[in-house]
Amino acid sequence: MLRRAIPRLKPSQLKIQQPNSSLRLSQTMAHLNGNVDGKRASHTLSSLPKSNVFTSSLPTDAAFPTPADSHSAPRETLGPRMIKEALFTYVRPEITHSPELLAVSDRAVQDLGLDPKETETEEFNQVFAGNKLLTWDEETKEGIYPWAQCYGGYQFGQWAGQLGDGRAISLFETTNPEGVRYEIQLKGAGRTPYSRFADGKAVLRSSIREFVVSEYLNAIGIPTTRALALTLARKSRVMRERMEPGAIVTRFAQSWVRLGTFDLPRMRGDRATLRKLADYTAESIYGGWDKLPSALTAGQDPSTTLPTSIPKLDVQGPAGSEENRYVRLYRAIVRANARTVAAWQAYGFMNGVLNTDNTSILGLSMDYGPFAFLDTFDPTYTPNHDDHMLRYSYRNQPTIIWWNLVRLGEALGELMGAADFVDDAVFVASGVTEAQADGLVKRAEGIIDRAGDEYKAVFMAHYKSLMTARLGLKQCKDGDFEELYSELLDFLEAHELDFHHAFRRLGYVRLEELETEQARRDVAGRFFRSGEAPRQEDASRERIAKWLDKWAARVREDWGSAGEEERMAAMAKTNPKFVPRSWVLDELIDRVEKKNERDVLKDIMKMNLSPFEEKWGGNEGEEERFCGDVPKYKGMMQCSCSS
Ligand SMILES: Nc1ncnc2c1ncn2[C@@H]1O[C@H](COP(=O)(O)OP(=O)(O)OP(=O)(O)O)[C@@H](O)[C@H]1O
Repeated sequence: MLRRAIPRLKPSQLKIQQPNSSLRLSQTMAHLNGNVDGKRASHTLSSLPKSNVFTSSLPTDAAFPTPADSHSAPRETLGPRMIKEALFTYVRPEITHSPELLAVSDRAVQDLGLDPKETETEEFNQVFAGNKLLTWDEETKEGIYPWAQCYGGYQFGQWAGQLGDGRAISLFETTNPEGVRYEIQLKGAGRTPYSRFADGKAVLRSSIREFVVSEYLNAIGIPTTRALALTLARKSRVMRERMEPGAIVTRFAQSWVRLGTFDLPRMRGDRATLRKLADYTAESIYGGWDKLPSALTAGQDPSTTLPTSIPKLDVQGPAGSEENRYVRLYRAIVRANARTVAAWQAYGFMNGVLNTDNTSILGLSMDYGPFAFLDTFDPTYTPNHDDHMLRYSYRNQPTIIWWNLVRLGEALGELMGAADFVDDAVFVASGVTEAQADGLVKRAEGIIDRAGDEYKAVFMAHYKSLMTARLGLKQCKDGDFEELYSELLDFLEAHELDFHHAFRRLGYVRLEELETEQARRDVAGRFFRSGEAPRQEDASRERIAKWLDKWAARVREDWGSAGEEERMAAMAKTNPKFVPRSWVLDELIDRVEKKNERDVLKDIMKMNLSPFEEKWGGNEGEEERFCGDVPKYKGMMQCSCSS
């Protein structure tokens, strides 16, 4: 196995700077609000299509080779141990007494193709509390049995060994009317063989946070794992820093495979499983080898959309840097992650624990622990209370995701470096020979190097296109990046201004309001907290007024004088009014957990699923408060990892 042969790129070699190049706006945000029109198949729980492609494609835990073995095994024998050559174990959720369905995401119901009436049934409550298996016949011991995935991971830069779903159990996969297959799982439904010495539970506090943010990121167009339902385990008290109520989140994703899933067979030296996993990822997650992006041609801009439909066995590129299908798979994963991290940066989102076990093979945002949105713009901010080195700070996210992707490059290095002998019988059976080793390593190093350039280019292109849209421009011209984008962030930072309000409020500004210096200084006052705008002669107002002047000139260039309404409408659809900030989530948690309120969850979910709206038809005062200034001393809070 190629373990030590490929040197690691230093994250410092990849600091994402803000370069000068200009890029045309090629994409606008694909907002998902209300994009599902009328005629959709609407399934009951039992008519929902169900499958188990994951478990039928990948090696299972040898101790429980079939679902029936696991079903009849005493629970203790399933529990924590090191597993060899397996990527999952069959295990069912524990029984949850008196579950209370607290909330359902209407958007998720729609996206799964489920009839909304189903969510009102007791069956829905029981299935997503883990009490009833829809797909398993208890008598014949046949059907789809739930499973927990096994993966490993680098945590805080160190190899952490075998991890796995310690508190997540997948129930089944379902394919929606658009043909998208999702793996549905419960988080917090009890122990699995991967729980190690923990309890398999999740507390209400962290479950509310995950439920809300998954659906929010999806609503603003950022790839993410999703959440269908939030269930309170009324009888369960879970010990963290204190005793807390337990809960279950029903979540779903096109795949739960993480970069850490690849780390594990690599570290075990298990070549066969690694290859199976790569094949599964290409064929079943990415939809087939022919869906993967081709090799870059010499001089091609790596950020452009690359052709696909390359036949599986084709090896592309010049001698010495040949690219086989595993390189195309790596490229797809690298590009997907570059786009997602660009979106995080553009929208001020931080995951807080970007370990390889929390980095998705599909570039989905995932694992919502100590995440947060920026309140004010401070690039050194980390939402993770335990992250003393600022490893997972806002400004470090692009670098850390690349660091994680280099680990994936090392895991795939042997398959990628094998170029056209990747399918030779000897190589498949026993790996690289002495004679092949040098060439293979050199090729793999080159591939990872070039992937790094591609990562940077895709990241920058997507980041710029999102920022261009957020500023209400149609394209990013020479000089815009420094004079508009960077200068905006600089003054937001210097004056501790609200990151999200800045974009939303800019969208309300009419160009006719910016015609004189005096008028621009007036408008500059809107960027400050209410009642805290500095005096007219203050230098901070002058700086913002200057920026507004430049911005107005660029808007006129892009839209002409007649495009004002259109530009404002576009900005309102790009810059959310509602953001589930830490203080909002804290208040929500407090009211649900301590004050037993329920409607507040529904009210916030309305805002959460349609965050670009102006009003949501609830209590207007409360809606405005949740979208307004961060209360004093509640900004830029940090969270611990305990969940
Ligand atoms: N209470 C718990 N019981 C069992 N295992 C746990 C518990 N908390 C965390 N783990 C396991 O520890 C590892 C790291 O935890 P982390 O908080 O990153 O993940 P998670 O939030 O549990 O899971 P996911 O990434 O699926 O959202 C994971 O393997 C996770 O399953």
